[in-house]
Amino acid sequence: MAIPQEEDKSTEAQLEPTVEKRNLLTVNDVERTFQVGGSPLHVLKGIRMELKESQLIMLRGRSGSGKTTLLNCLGGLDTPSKGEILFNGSPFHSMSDNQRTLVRRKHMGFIFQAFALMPLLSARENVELSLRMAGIPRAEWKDRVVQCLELVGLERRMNHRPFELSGGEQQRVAIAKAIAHKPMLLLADEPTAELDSGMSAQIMAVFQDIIRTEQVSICMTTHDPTILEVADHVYEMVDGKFI
Ligand SMILES: Nc1ncnc2c1ncn2[C@@H]1O[C@H](COP(=O)(O)OP(=O)(O)OP(=O)(O)O)[C@@H](O)[C@H]1O
Repeated sequence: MAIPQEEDKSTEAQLEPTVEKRNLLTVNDVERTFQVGGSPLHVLKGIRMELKESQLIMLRGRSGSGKTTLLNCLGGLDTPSKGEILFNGSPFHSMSDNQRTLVRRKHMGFIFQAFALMPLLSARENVELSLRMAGIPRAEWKDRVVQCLELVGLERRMNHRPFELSGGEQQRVAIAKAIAHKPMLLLADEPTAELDSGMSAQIMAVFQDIIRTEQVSICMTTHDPTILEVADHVYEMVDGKFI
């Protein structure tokens, strides 16, 4: 008679397929210095970080610590004074402005104040605009707009303009707009600022959902300690450095 064996958990774990995730962003020793009134202001002081596919990372730090400056460099809206940023394996930091703009339009999505919703356009038209900007053929717009607004739970608000939506709903339209062209990377500057804790939780749930369904990676800044637990990694920033 066979003697019952205790289940070998270690062997079972070894059989689980471990798929190594690729680095989407690699940041090496990035510095950013501004000239202010003739003297240098060192805002980023040697940043090293990485973001893998389908990961959510957060940059947390006090006001003025350099979070937005770093996010601007990651999105190619600004360039580092020193160091390198590799995006999808290519040297993003040394590309020409035109090359960077092309990469940004095709592969990145932004939830920044400066890329906010157009006030006179409906939710549907706002999302359509980003497909137009990314050069997606018009024939594909309708389905993709519906799909993105469904993803953020706003299919019943498609024809509302921003002022006819709540703050949380507007932020969800901004997410739909930012992911419409299927970017690899979504950069979000304080996406839950101005929202109450319930709405912030909803936005984070949408982020987790799109990471799963759209295979996007997200890097966001936050001041909010209540949402940190959903991050794969939190980088704490103090005075231009990670601690
Ligand atoms: N273009 C610029 N020229 C000069 N100084 C700048 C420039 N951009 C940012 N700074 C300075 O860099 C520092 C960091 O600013 P940054 O906006 O990155 O901080 P932050 O951590 O995002 O702050 P907040 O949480 O308030 O948005 C600030 O002292 C700011 O004044």
